[in-house]
Amino acid sequence: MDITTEIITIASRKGGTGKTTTAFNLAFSLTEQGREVLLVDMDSQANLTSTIEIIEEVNYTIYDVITENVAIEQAIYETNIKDIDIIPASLDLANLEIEISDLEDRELLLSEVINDYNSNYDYIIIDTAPALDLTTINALSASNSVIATVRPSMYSFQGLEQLIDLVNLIKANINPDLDLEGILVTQVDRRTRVAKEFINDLSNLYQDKVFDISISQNIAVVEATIEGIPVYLYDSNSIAAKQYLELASEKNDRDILSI
Ligand SMILES: Nc1ncnc2c1ncn2[C@@H]1O[C@H](COP(=O)(O)OP(=O)(O)OP(=O)(O)O)[C@@H](O)[C@H]1O
Repeated sequence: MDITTEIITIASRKGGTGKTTTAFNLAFSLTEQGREVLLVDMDSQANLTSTIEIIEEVNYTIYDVITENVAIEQAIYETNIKDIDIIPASLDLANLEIEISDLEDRELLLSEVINDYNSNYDYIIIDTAPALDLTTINALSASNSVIATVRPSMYSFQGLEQLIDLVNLIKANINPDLDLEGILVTQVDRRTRVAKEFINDLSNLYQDKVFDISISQNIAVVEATIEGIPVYLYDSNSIAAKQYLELASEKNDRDILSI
């Protein structure tokens, strides 16, 4: 793997926390900074795959790459968004757990493929399922960094803690390069007390791991997703469009600080 490629997994134990939305919109924001991005859909729900328009015929998915030895290059497709390519998901990913019973091979599948891949991308962003299952373990084992997404709810802390425990376990045993890059709060309704208290509590617990920027609950996101485009291309003046651009800037600032 080219060491200039950063591999980011977007993860959360809970469903509907904005993983797919963040993978897509962060990818777009990074292309706005002149970067090239490969999205990898590791979620068997395949929401990212069905949201973004793939402009070539799809013959292979990430499932074929990790289980059938299909070359990764054969599963990379251009999308209608400039400088974003994708490796699509397949519903078969849901069977991964059953099909690979050999424990020793479990975490190695995607990381082996990615390690051997001579990437020209600046970023590979992996969208994962709302579970700490084999697909997520694969993604984390192959990544440099994790962005955890959460929604403001008192039930979010437990899932976040479980994800962080898994990240630490994988860092200690499988992939020393892995770091929790940041926690991103999404779908924030700023009128509510619960949102303010949640962000406060989260910041007290995880301090600078929490991104300064959080993403507001914004109808433009929903409408953009229906159109299959990043929120910035749907409405560049929307609050979420600006916040996702800001997320990429904050990520850059953090990367510079950690060098
Ligand atoms: N900032 C936002 N404002 C309004 N709606 C949003 C926002 N972010 C995400 N959504 C909507 O919330 C729903 C869940 O978002 P998304 O699919 O990104 O979450 P997810 O974590 O990937 O879900 P899953 O856990 O099922 O994979 C989608 O309908 C999406 O359009």
